Amino acid sequence: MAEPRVFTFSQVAQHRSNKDCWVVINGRVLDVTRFLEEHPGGEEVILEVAGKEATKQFDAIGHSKAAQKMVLKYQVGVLEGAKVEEVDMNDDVVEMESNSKEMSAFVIKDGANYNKSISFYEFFVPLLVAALYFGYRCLTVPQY
Ligand code: HEM
Repeated sequence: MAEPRVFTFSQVAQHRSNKDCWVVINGRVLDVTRFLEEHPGGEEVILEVAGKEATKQFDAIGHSKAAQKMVLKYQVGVLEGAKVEEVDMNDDVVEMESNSKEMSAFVIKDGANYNKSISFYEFFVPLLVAALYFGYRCLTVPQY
């Protein structure tokens, strides 16, 4: 396998616009220019770390495994002095597919919880209104 290209921090720092955007994640230098528009978290967050080290910010979000594998797609080289593991891209493609299934299952599950909390309120709110109304009536109806 060919040696990856090695970049210094100052070389990376020259690519920090939305027309030419590089970031460093885990020692990998990534050209994410064409990914900016597609990024589910929006382009602004990536532009804030454009031309810089972005590992901390990337990890802080708790990106999915699929997102971590996606990083490899945009790699143009490695940062000078960084230790970077070699990864087999063929494995990654398979895992990325299975992860997207995981993600859609999560969305459906989340939707079911949302519906459950809606029906909880639909049941108790009218009950509470009725109880308040009867309470009010009992207190305000004149007692003969
Ligand atoms: C090449 C680098 C990056 C890739 C491939 C990537 C990929 C993704 C993907 C696939 C998602 C959807 C959720 C998930 O699968 O985890 C996502 C969400 C997000 N990303 Fe990134 N991302 C990158 C860099 C960054 C950086 C550097 C930041 C912050 C500075 C960031 C902030 C976010 C945020 C805020 C979200 C939304 C999370 C949410 O809605 O819960 N991403 N990213």
